[in-house]
Amino acid sequence: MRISPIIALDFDSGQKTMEFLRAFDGDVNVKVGMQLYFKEGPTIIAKLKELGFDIFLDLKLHDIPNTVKSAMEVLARLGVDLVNVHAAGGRIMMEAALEGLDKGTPAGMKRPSIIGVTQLTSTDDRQVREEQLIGVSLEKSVLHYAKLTKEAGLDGVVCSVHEASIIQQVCGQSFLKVTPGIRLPESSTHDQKRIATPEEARKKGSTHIVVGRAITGATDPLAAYEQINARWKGME
Ligand SMILES: O=C(O)c1cc(=O)[nH]c(=O)n1[C@@H]1O[C@H](COP(=O)(O)O)[C@@H](O)[C@H]1O
Repeated sequence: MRISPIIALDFDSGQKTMEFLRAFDGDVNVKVGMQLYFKEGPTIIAKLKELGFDIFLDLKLHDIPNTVKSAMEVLARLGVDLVNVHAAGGRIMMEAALEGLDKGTPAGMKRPSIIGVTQLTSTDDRQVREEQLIGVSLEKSVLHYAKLTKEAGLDGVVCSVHEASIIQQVCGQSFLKVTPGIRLPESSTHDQKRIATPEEARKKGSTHIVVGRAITGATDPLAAYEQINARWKGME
């Protein structure tokens, strides 16, 4: 995937998505999540591919190993660039996901990269402690899932910017650190808990940033994208 920000296309229809993307050329990364994929299915992926976008298909699979393996085999045929699973599904599930992707990738095509979601960026310390009954800090839990994801052979993780540098130290520079929860200082946090600016993401070792509402909700989405891209790449 290009290193440019990944725009989260959290829209309720293909039509709205295409209208939004009219201002952008195919030289950007996009993320298709549950809402858009459940509405439009593989058709939306085919359209975005035709327009030249790099695609992160974010369905966050989490099920028994055999089910995840079979689902990944199907997703691999869509020709997307990046997919994900919940690391909480465990090492065997993640290995099965990788196996499914390898099996489903058409001959001569590149296997999609695959990353494990550690702790969602909408999760905070209290939730880890009181709802998940995890007896270590959120940061330790994220790092543990990152190591498990690496041991399972995956290409990286989804984490917040705040854990990116420790994951880089432990799992290496080339291990993907895809970080949502990106906000400009003046923007609303919405439902996110572990937020950070694009500059912090660059300094702390994120390899990719995912940005939704700060771009899709802006009055001028292209200008918002360009500003975030410049801050992320240190080009201001
Ligand atoms: O896997 C993801 O993309 C993801 C993981 C995570 O921990 N937090 C998170 O926000 N996301 C996704 O990243 C996007 C963030 O959107 P905004 O909060 O609008 O920037 C949404 O599409 C989320 O589904």
